[in-house]
Parts: sequence; structure tokens; C-alpha cells
Amino acid sequence: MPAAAPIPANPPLSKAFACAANVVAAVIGGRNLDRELVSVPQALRPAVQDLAYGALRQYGRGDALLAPLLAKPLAELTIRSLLLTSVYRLEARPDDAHTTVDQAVSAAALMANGRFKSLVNAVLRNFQRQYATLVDTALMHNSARWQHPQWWIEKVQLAYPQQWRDILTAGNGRPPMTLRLNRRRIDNANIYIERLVQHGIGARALDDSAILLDKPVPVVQLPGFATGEVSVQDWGAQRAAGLLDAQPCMRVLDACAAPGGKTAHILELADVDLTALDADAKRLQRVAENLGRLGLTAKLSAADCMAIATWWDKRPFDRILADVPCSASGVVRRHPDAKWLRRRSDVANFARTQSYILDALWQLLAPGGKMLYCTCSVFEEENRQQIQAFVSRHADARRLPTRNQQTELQLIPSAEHDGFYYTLIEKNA
Ligand SMILES: C[S@@+](CC[C@H](N)C(=O)[O-])C[C@H]1O[C@@H](n2cnc3c(N)ncnc32)[C@H](O)[C@@H]1O
Repeated sequence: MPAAAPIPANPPLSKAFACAANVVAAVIGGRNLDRELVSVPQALRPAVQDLAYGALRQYGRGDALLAPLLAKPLAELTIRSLLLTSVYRLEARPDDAHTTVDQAVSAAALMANGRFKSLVNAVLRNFQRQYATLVDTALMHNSARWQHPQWWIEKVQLAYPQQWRDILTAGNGRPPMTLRLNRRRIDNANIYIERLVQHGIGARALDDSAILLDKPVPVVQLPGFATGEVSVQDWGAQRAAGLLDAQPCMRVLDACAAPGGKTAHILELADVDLTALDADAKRLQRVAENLGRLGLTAKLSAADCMAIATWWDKRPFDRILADVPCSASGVVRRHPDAKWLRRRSDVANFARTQSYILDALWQLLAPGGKMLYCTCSVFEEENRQQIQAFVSRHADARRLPTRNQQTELQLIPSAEHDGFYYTLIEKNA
């Protein structure tokens, strides 16, 4: 096999465009964005990631902007994806429009035997000429205006008559990067912030242990990361360990643990006897890595938490964290592919699985014990409706206050945290 040509240190943008177009086409075809990005050569990855994330974040808008410029829908998915990434960059970098068009046309020459080079050139030049009219027309479509599928917009509007615009807008933004201090190692956020500043990283404290960075940085640049002084964890996710209220020596189950952010936080706050399960053995490996870096220990088991007979030793748990698989509608800005890949029916499927998981885990809870149910969703079927149905099925379940006497906490995505739902349920003694 001939050796692959080496990629230069600063590869031309055309290569990034061609590669991003392939990634976006794969995602439109149903593949996972992050998994596709893993196979992108390292030298190209930052540029490809920016183009692919950007194009997918505003896919509804890009699609509507391009439609009037194409005589008929473009069957060649990679070329359509090249146009989507080009339109994203033209809007994001209006100062660099000449380079965008030039490099996108060069990318087209590298793809599909160069058959679409003239078409790409013509579409992008027309895009520039007709921009104002195209935007006016596109914004008449809801999915272009709010950059989410129509069914998703309707669900959020119905559930949040006041806040739906904020929720959708937050879903289209760039996610914040937040750190969690390991309170076993550092007990004052301001001390760590001073160290960040010495490393040229701006940040502010959100509470005693959560620190919001002014902008994301690679973890290798964080002082003390490798030695377990801090972890990266969204502020909304940091609510879990405190709400669970695990006390020293308790038996705790983290039933859906990977990659282990909440597992580690629980262990940082108290010396508990913790079992961390995940159905995905590969993802469970990340729990092991995270705990190793932080110097923490738990019993790890790759198991389906509902298949109790395969892993449970019949000793009840005092606390259970059920951070269940969900639509991830509260963290869509971190996974912009999800909103276009999901179907309305997926939400009902997630809700069904969540109810099975809840019923299975309830059998494992000691009388007087507490189970914390958590999703990173803003959809009611997975949250309020799920828990209302659960307590009506289980006469021995009682909901406890989470904050201000409310028995549930629905965080909507904001500049400071992602969207999360929490509710704490106690089993009658
Ligand atoms: C929302 S993620 C958990 C995030 C994690 N608690 C954290 O804070 O890092 C949901 C996890 O549930 C796992 N999962 C899905 N179905 C499961 C099942 N039946 N039993 C155990 N784990 C399951 C998935 O593999 C996924 O890792």
C-alpha cells in the first residue's frame, strides 16, 4: 500500500473544507459527529471541528439559505455539505469571504472528481450577491430562524411559554467550559483562579467549587489537571452530588455512571462505598481513568443496571443516582448533530427506557434511602411527566424538596450552565 501523503503543519483551508464536508455528510446520513471527528488527521482537526460544528449548529438556516440557489435539491451529499460549511464560514467570517469562496472551490475540485467545481463557485457567488434577500426568505422558516427542527421548537414552546426563545437560543450558542475543584485538594476557588490567571486563563467563581472560564482551553493547559486538582464539569451537572446527600460509609449506586463526572464528585464529597455501573464497557473505562487521575476508588461494573440478577449482591443501597440516558435536549449546543438526528418518536422511546430503569432501581433502594433522578433534557416526558407517573406507580415513594420547597429542579440552558432536571425521591422507612 502506498504511504499516505504527509499533511503539512498548516494545511490549506481547502483540505479542511473537503474533510469537514465528508464529516457533515456522514452526520446527515445518521453518524455521530464526535465519532466522525476522531478519524480526522490531527493537523486538520481544529479547523474541521469548527466548520463541522458551525455548519451543523445552524443546519436549518444553511439549508434554507441555499435552497433558492439550487435549481433542484443536490443529490451529492458531500457537495451539499461543502456548501453548508462554506455558508457557515461566509456568515461567521464576513471579513474573509474571498478566502472562503476560493478555498471552497478548491475543495470542490478535490471531491467527486471535480464535477461540481463550477456549481460550487456559482452558488457561493450568488449567495454573496443575493445575501440580504436570501436571509429575509430563510427567516420565514421556523427551523431556519430558531435552528432546530419544527417538532422540537413546538415541544419547547408548549412546555415553556415564557422561556422557549431563551432555551432555543442557548441551544445554538457555544457551550461554556466550567471546572469543578476537587475539594479534597483545594478548598478555595479564588486560590485556584489566581493560578489560572498566572497561566493567562481568565475565569470567575460560580460558587465555592465551580469556576467558569472566560473561554474554553485544552485541559492540558489547566494547572493541576493531570494531578487531580480540578475536573471539567458543567455547573448544572455539579448539582447532582450535593442533592444526592451521600454521607460517609453509605452504600451508593451510580447506575449510569460513564464517563464518571458525577461519580467522582460524589467521592470527592464523602468517603462512601460506591458502585459505578455502565452498560457500555468502553465508556466505563473512562470512569476508571477519571477516578485514577483524581486518586479515588469505586467498584466498577460493566452491566445493564436493569439486569439486577447479573450484578447485584442483594444488599440495598442508601443512595442511588439515576442519571439516565435521555434525548440530551438540554446539552444540544455540545452535540449540534443531535437535534437534526433525533426524531420526535425518540423522546417517547427514551421515556419508556427511563421508566424501566427507575422501576428496576427502586427495588435496590433501602427503606429510608434516597434516589436522585437526573436527565440533561428539557422535555417534559423525560422529566416532570416521568416522575409523576413513577410516584403514582409506587405508593412507597415520596418526593423531597430540592430547592425552595420545590420538589424538582429544572435548569434551563444558560450562559452559566446546561439544561438539567433533578428530582429526589425517598423510599418510605
Ligand atoms: C447521561 S450518561 C451518564 C453521565 C454520567 N453520570 C456522568 O455524569 O458522567 C448515561 C449513561 O447511561 C449509560 N446507560 C444506558 N443504558 C444503561 C443501562 N441500562 N444500564 C447502565 N447504564 C446504561 C450510557 O452508556 C451512558 O454512559
